[in-house]
Amino acid sequence: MSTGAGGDIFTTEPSAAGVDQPRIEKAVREILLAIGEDPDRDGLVDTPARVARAYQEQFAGLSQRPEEVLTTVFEAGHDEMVLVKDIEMYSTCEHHLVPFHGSAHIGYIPNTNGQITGLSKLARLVDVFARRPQVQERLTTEIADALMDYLDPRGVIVVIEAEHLCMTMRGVRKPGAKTVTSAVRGVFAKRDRTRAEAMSLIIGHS
Ligand SMILES: Nc1nc2c(ncn2[C@@H]2O[C@H](COP(=O)(O)OP(=O)(O)OP(=O)(O)O)[C@@H](O)[C@H]2O)c(=O)[nH]1
Ligand SMILES: [Zn+2]
Repeated sequence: MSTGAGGDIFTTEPSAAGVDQPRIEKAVREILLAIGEDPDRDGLVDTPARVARAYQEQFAGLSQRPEEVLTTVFEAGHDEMVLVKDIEMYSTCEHHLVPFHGSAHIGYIPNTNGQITGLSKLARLVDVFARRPQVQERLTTEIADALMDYLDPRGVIVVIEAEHLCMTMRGVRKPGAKTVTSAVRGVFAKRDRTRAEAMSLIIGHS
């Protein structure tokens, strides 16, 4: 079980400073030279700075902690399943630094106090972990563990379906192949029926 802030769920310790943009610019210029391009030609002259700005956004999650987005936690007396599905998700494969993208589905059953969070916070939580160099399996478990830690629910289920550009635009080149990962915690791990109910809601059958 993860321990939350400063605990073991962070494979990369969040950095308060964000990315080092001048360093990225230097590195991108080097890459352009290394592929045989002219980094000073018109179309490329601003590219290192653009990439640095893009990486600031793409890896913003490295300087965010889950508790920063799970700020709105309130008691609503609702202790049945809450499920937000089809949350669009973009992340970066840590092996090739190319995108993988798809959908995240997050369900939880509040604790007996009916402690819930704002629905948008679930989508924000996906972004905190997606905007880091990732593998899909770790992204899935980090979201589930953060919810267990900060919302103290009776259970959590996270399902992510994604297409990895490292498998489509290069390498094995299998466009359309989808990777599905899931993480179940608490009652979703213990009770087949609860897990099956969530899965049927996620895949759209009742
Ligand atoms: N389990 C897992 N594997 C991933 C993920 N993203 C990329 N990979 C895989 O990481 C592996 C890296 O394999 P390597 O043999 O080290 O790298 P490679 O020579 O570029 O491999 P190929 O992609 O097969 O050309 C590949 O099989 C990728 O498909 C992910 O999120 N989870
Ligand atoms: Zn990859």
